Amino acid sequence: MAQKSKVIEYIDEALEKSKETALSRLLFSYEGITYPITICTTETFQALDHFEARREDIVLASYPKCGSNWLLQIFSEIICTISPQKYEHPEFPVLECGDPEKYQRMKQFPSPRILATHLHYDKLPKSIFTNKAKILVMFRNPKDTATSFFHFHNDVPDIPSFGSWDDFFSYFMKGQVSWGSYFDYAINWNKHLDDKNILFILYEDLRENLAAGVKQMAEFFGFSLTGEQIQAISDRTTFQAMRAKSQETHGPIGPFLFRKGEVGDWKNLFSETQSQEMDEKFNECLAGTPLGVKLKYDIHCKA
Ligand SMILES: Nc1ncnc2c1ncn2[C@@H]1O[C@H](COP(=O)(O)OS(=O)(=O)O)[C@@H](OP(=O)(O)O)[C@H]1O
Repeated sequence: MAQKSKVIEYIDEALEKSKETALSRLLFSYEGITYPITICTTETFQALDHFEARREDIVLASYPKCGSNWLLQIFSEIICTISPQKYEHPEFPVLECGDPEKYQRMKQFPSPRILATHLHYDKLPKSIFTNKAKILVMFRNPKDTATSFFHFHNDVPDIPSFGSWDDFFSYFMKGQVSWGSYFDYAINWNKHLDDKNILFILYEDLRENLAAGVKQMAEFFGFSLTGEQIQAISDRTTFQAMRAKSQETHGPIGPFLFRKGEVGDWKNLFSETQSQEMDEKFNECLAGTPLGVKLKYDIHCKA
């Protein structure tokens, strides 16, 4: 094989360095996980250690791009249905984002509070477990998750880009993206699949039968809904319904956040080699585990 010239070596090195710099403008590390500098701070993480969860809290956990905003809307609708008041998120709904004083303010909020989080299992505030709050965890197949993640960084004008899809793919595989590695996240939660206070659901299942998912999730948190109510909530939380209102609910970022909502969009981005690389990583980390089986990786991810 021909040797790389010094000039090419130099350019390669410079390009690598510029990527590192771009990365350090996007992410910072806290206790071994990378987070976006735009919405997370060390001070807030430190304050989060003292957050007092309540048994009635509704904890909605998901890795980024697995449908967190979808769950938030479904639960806002559920609460509006069972109580006369409209549910407004009184703070930025992601638990670990915002200013450090938010946890003090949250003490005043009535139950049930909806807490969305992208934190890995072992980074959640301890009071969630000691006070026995219930946790819903939503997973999405990693290929569509990476695809959605890439588009978000690439398409939204004010969100910094990680570079090309190939660049993003390699950062994703190394876990150098916001909230760290998808695979570490999944391995961590996988150990708790059978915990009594945790319900696992799949984006793909919800996509297939939203009403069944709404019923299952509501029941898990102890909310009793009629068939009609379940249908009305499902109608208001389809992808089409949420995308149509996205500018109103999320401002200019809305249409990017509610982009396509499809299963299998990864096929428009992944090369065969990337697809195989992710299959290998998936097998290495999750094949044969309860979550690996549940994720239906074979059904949704093989071309
Ligand atoms: N109602 C509904 N039905 C189906 N899919 C939906 C729905 N709402 C959100 N989505 C899709 O979820 C993806 C965004 O995930 P998150 O909300 O977790 O994003 S974020 O991490 O909070 O930024 C993003 O996926 P992609 O469209 O593939 O990019 C959204 O479109």
